[in-house]
Amino acid sequence: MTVLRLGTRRSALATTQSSWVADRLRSLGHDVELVEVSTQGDRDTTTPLAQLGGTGVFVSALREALAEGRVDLAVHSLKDLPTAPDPRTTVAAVPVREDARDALVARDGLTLAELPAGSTVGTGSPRRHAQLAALGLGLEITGLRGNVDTRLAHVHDGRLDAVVLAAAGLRRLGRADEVTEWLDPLQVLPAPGQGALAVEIRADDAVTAAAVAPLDDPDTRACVTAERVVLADLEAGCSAPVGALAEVVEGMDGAELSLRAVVAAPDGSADLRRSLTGAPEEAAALGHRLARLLLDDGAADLMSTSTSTDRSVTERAQ
Ligand SMILES: NCc1[nH]cc(CCC(=O)O)c1CC(=O)O
Repeated sequence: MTVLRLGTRRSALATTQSSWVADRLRSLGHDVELVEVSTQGDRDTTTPLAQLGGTGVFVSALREALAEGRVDLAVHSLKDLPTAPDPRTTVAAVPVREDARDALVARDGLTLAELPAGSTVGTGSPRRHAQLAALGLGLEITGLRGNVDTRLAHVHDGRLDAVVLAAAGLRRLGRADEVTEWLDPLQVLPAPGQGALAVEIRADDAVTAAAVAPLDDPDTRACVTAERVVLADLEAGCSAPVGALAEVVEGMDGAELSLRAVVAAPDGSADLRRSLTGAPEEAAALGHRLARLLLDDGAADLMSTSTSTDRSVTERAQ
């Protein structure tokens, strides 16, 4: 029997996600071998991600390995996949989604509302930064990079009062017990695709396509399709202050797709939230309509508002 070579990054989260997919393929009767692929985003953990070219840096090395035939499949956090398709590859399966929300890990079991004004909250994500600032709680939001372990350590050793991370990553790594608040999407909307995985293969590889097809979850695929269309239409990358979440809900005439999105000024001084409901089969059309609504109401101007950090960098440079 042929062995499916699954390319994975070395981080704890990447290997956990890859092993989860490998185990599901094995339970379907396939032989799977994990092949480690190193990416620039893993080697350089100090440069801000935006400067490295966004979370796409995690993806490109895996795509090269696929295109060159060194591996047959790669498992990505879907939210890290650039919205522009790569003609050499295809997303052959989107498995059932983990918790899509963001989560707060704060000192002393505190929630957002309980953190005193001036508390330091670490996040490297402009989307989280903008939405946390927009809550108006007087939190001091500071940049932070590194793997999940490194980020949690900042709270446990007292360098920060709190950090915000993806609930999915914490659950997958068995660290959900450290969460002090699951952030309600009414307050903080997750990144488009957050909590979902993408199983990517070579576009012309029918054998691997057939092997991974049973892993696809149509509801999750509809949700992430709608969310990513919003992101793409706003011409925003993974580092933009854009959140989106779609959910399949039971409506009066069967399943409905409920989609909401937020666009925020990078400093959180203003934000714009809109939502729509439609048919799951028309996920992409729903995403286009919601993006149109946001753009008509000024989304492009909001996103390009300069931030206080931008200003302080310029001042220092002068
Ligand atoms: N940006 C890095 C990244 N990419 C995927 C996840 C978590 C898993 C997921 O969102 O599916 C994380 C960590 C985080 O945002 O806390």
